[in-house]
Amino acid sequence: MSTTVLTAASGRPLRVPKASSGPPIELRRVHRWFGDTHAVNDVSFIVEPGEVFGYIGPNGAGKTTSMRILSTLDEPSAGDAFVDGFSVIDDPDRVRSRLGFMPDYFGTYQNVNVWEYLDFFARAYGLRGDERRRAIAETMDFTGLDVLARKPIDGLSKGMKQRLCLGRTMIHDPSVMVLDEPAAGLDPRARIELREMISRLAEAGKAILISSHILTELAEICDRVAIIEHGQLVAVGTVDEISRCVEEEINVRVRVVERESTSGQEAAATWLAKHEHVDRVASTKDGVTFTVMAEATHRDESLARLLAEMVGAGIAVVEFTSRGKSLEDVFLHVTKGRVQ
Ligand SMILES: Nc1ncnc2c1ncn2[C@@H]1O[C@H](COP(=O)(O)OP(=O)(O)OP(=O)(O)O)[C@@H](O)[C@H]1O
Repeated sequence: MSTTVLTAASGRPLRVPKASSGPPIELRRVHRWFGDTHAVNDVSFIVEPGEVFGYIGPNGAGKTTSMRILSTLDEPSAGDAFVDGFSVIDDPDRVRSRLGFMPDYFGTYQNVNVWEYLDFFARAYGLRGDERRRAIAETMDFTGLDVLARKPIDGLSKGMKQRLCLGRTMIHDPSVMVLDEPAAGLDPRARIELREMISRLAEAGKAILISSHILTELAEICDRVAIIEHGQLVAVGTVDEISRCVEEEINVRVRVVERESTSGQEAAATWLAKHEHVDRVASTKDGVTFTVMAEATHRDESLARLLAEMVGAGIAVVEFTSRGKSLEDVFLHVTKGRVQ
């Protein structure tokens, strides 16, 4: 367990996560059936302390169901999940005290302000007296909500509501945080701020499981990702490791200097058509277009080598543009876009 001290936006130290007796998060061969729907099919993974673990999948893949099981809101049909070594089936109370769950929907209450909302959840988690007041103050400080303490939550912006929801999730200082689509609907600035808060929580040693459709956002904050489809994990690893398994087809367009005597473009197209790694060469009014096959993680090196070869062959390249795979493309490639 990390002993890093969680610091608030103001730099003030927050409380240190409690000692654990097992990995913060473990799903062990979890299954969940809803009638004929096998919503979660034999899912296993471990998240270490201080790790941000991204959970990626198309709609209906089984993300929320597995997160709900881990958070003791649902039970597995088979298998088990553990928080700090405690089983969600045998020890749900211990799991709840160690885990914060941020649902994808933020329910609002009328006539409740920020402070009262956090106070309510602090009481629900059994925090009393000074401990409760300190937890609320630290949470408001961490999320930057201290200036809005008396504001009714109905009047908060979407970004501020997400901060409040994150605050409620961390109010009891859990060692595990499960965040279901926390970045959904946020503007770019609010997303960056959320990302920074998640990074700080991970630096403090919390294990964070986070689902999202905003894959590029996850790529930047996640240490590892799991891709789930049709209830089954189809890939687990760092974004780089997953991308490496995917050979990508890069679309390239080049423009060359037209010479008086001969068409530079035609010469380039002829040269490219003979290249072993190049396919689908076409001469268009905007230049020569073609595709190159390359390992997703070595795309830049492959393109640079091809460009150097072209120049070396006497082709006067003035423009070389490419479009390769983003994390979204890798995701679509791995999942093939199937849903259930
Ligand atoms: N209570 C339920 N009763 C019946 N079917 C359910 C129930 N909850 C989930 N399902 C089904 O289980 C499958 C997985 O749903 P789940 O909500 O876990 O997917 P998800 O990956 O979180 O999707 P999304 O990104 O759309 O939230 C879907 O086919 C869904 O319809």
